[in-house]
Amino acid sequence: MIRLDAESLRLYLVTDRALCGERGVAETVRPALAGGVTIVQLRDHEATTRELLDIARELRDITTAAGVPFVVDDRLDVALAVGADGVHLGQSDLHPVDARRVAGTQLIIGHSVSCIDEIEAVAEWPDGTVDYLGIGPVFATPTKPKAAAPLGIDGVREVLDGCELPAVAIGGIKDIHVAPLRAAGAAGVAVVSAVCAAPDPAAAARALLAAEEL
Ligand SMILES: Cc1ncc(COP(=O)(O)OP(=O)(O)O)c(N)n1
Ligand SMILES: Cc1ncsc1CCOP(=O)(O)O
Ligand SMILES: [Mg+2]
Repeated sequence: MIRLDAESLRLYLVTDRALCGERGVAETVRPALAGGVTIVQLRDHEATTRELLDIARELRDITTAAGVPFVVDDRLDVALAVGADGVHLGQSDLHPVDARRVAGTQLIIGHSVSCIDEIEAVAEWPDGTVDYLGIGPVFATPTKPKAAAPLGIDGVREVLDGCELPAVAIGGIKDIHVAPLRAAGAAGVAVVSAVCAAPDPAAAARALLAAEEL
């Protein structure tokens, strides 16, 4: 099982089967990893559980070969079944405290926050419940139309002020947002369409990493 380290959150790829198109999820993730993606999440709200297990096993093998952590969105059962490195849990998913109880200390647990109240709640939980935060949406995005109100970059700075957990910013993120978001306190950025819908996922990943320096 791969643990999270300081570099793992720099460029977080969240998959979307529809946006990957005919290329497919695995053949999007493979070049994205070659381009420098540092962590991969399988997110598919349309798949049946059996379909999810199949693609999760494929991505687990691809990410293990690349030496980067593999996380499953929402589904602790699927994450444990396939030997994923982590699970990402939102505000209406299995509670992270319960997930930690079931999963033990080794599994990476990520949690979504979109406001100060939600980040303050995390601080009340036992130490080690959550390994990282996903903060957003930064901008409104068609990839998740029913998301909370967009924070903007200033909102990300305010919510992360004083937060000791590493956080990735998510929602409508393009190259030009990477450096300002890191300056606002994010350890990295999480993207769906910027890589999944790109004609060349490797080039898209390289451009997002290069944008850290802009
Ligand atoms: C890295 C990361 N951050 C936030 C989310 C959003 O999770 P959630 O709030 O559970 O919403 P869904 O993705 O399930 O629609 C995420 N998946 N990854
Ligand atoms: C899963 C998720 N959570 C908040 S916004 C979002 C979708 C981000 O997608 P994109 O990078 O295409 O805007
Ligand atoms: Mg969720």
